[in-house]
Amino acid sequence: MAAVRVTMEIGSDGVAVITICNPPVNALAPSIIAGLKEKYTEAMNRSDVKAIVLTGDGGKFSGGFDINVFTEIHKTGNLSLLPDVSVELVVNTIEDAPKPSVAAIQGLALGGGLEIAMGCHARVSTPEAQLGLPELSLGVIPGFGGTQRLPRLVGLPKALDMMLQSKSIIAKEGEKYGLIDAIVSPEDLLKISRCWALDIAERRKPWISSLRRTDRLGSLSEAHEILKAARQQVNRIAPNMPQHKECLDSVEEGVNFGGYAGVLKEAKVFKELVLSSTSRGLVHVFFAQRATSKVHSVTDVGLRPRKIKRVAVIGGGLMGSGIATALILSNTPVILKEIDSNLLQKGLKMIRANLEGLVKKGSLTQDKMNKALSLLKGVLDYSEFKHVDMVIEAVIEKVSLKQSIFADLEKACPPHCILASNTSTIDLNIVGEKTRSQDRIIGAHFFSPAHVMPLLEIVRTDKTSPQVMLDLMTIGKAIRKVPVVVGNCTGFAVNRTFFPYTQGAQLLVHLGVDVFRIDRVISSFGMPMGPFQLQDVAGYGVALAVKDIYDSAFRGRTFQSQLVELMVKSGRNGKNNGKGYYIYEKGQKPKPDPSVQAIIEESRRLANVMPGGKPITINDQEVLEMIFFPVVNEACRVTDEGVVIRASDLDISSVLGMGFPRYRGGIIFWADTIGSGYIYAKLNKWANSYGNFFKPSAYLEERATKGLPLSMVNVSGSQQSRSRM
Ligand SMILES: C[C@H](O)CC(=O)SCCNC(=O)CCNC(=O)[C@H](O)C(C)(C)COP(=O)(O)OP(=O)(O)OC[C@H]1O[C@@H](n2cnc3c(N)ncnc32)[C@H](O)[C@@H]1OP(=O)(O)O
Repeated sequence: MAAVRVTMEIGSDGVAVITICNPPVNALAPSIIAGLKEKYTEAMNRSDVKAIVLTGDGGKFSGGFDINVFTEIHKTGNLSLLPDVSVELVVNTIEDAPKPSVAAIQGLALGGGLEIAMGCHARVSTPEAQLGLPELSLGVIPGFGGTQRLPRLVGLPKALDMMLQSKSIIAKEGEKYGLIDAIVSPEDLLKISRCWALDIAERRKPWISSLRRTDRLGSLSEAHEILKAARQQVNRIAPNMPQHKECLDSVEEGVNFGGYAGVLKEAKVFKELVLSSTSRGLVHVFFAQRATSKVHSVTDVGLRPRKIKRVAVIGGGLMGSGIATALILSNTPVILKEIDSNLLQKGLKMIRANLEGLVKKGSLTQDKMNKALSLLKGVLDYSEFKHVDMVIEAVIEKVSLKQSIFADLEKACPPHCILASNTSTIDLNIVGEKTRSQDRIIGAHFFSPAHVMPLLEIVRTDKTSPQVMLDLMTIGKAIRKVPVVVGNCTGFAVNRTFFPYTQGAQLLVHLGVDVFRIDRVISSFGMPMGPFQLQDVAGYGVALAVKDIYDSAFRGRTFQSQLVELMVKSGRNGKNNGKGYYIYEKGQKPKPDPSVQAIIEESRRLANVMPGGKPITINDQEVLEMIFFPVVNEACRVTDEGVVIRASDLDISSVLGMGFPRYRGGIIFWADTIGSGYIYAKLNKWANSYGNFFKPSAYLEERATKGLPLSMVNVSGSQQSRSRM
């Protein structure tokens, strides 16, 4: 592995090429920043150096400041770990130096990487390089001058769009907006950058300091108008996060008082935000997502993923068509099998509609849609299954049907073919019971809509082979999902952890709390919608289908009521027929339906769980806790039983599968910010008043008694010995 270092080579042309080397993404670790300062000082002192080219090793400029430093600060609170880069390195050492610098960009220049490049006097790039300031997605703002230089190079509207949405652009677009001065081939990158640097030094090209530019900012009143509109957008898209507003404040400081004043404000705010709870949560999620790629005995035993050239999807319903859409969108040929031509046509139509939806939204071109559709073929029998490398079964949740399909698949597919099921509830050992192919049977649990939702739960049984797991993880990544490997149990990791979410909300209603108040509290916590609206959107069929399954799997800790049955009986089917807890009318926001109250009263009467027959009185904080602490409790069981490899897998799964607010770091991370002792005490109290639904798990009790965080799984080795991973 290449050493972490900054190198400098001085050519006979008088150009010093300074190269950042810190694989895999040339992150700006403190030692790299020190190295840059050292090499720059040397270059300035040497009389044989006229100009500098700054570049990155291994085909990448830089992925930005080293995010591990944020984690270290989150652990220690020690802000002195942040080196002074903004003024000392970018302004004083690079931008205001007596010799000019050109950034030679390849691969990517993100965050601090792009900020250093913007401090150079010109930027030459290869065509596909990715450029962006994604700092807000880590809970901070750009801290090396990005809030000042980007607007001065690309104009305020484009800069705000890139920063507020953490959106990167490719170099070609960067050139159009003025961020990149020239696009060249990778072979010519250094040669042309060297000439450019000399041209600046010898005044054949302009010597531009981006921080001093004002020509792209427009008039003061125009800038204020743009910022005002951006503030309104921020209130909508990020009401619970501070960094978006702070980013605008720093930009505004520079607009009002000049780039240097903006840089000073930015550096101050950046430091404050590094310590915010939002940054702690978002940085945790960043690493949690990357940790899912590491599965002991699968990704560390020298296996290589096999090529999956063709996939068969069985079932063209909502899930099957979504899965097929995701596959063809990522250039994997698919055969879609249905039982008759009517259903097949429906499935194919749904896939086309999925793609058309993306074209309409502007996220897919018509050409790419046509290309994707050319990779799709509908079939009615298994004759072509001898040429597939993987099958994903996505039929209704009926054990006997799945068993017979898997028995057929064993005969129809080649022996290496992966046999995956998209079941969300059925034990995979039972699905494969009638085959002798248990080593290649695996769960591929997608979330609806499958071509949009980013999570893929990969469910392994005791017999699934590591090769099959690795192959599914690889194809999962290829179709732009985050694959999380989990163990086999009812509901797997995500649905199991979150079954008390819906049931807790229902229990609260039956204890006398208002449905719409619950939804309001949960949405303002940051969930995309409340549990009752979610039920409306998902349709009541799902709730009815899983009711008994959960009741028997989680005996003694479920809450059952007649509410959904009564809703259906009254002609409601949620968003599907426009009538649920809310009224759904085309083009309008869902409106709470007051007439649902009579149904709720009837269900309350039947359940009869209010203590003394009277509604309980609780504040909003308690509403939130009574819904989420039972979820945390189940997350503890899931962790303890080894259904997930590490607690952070539940964090990323809760964020990507359930819409748990990313900036709260995921379900276990959030629980640890509250403390196991507090959660345990609350659940215990409610268990005494309202029954076993709230009873704390042994894992939670142990952590609370020992005063330990829930994320620390193998305190006594218990996790490892029980783990099926
Ligand atoms: C002051 C400044 O303004 C503050 C900043 O610069 S904050 C940092 C801003 N930069 C970013 O947010 C970029 C974050 N990184 C990414 O988005 C992606 O990693 C990427 C697009 C660079 C590469 O993606 P991809 O090729 O899929 O590889 P990915 O698996 O994500 O990363 C490879 C490894 O690099 C690490 N890495 C990526 N960016 C890193 C960074 N900025 N710091 C430290 N490590 C980083 C990842 O953790 C991962 O490590 P692992 O192999 O041990 O798990």
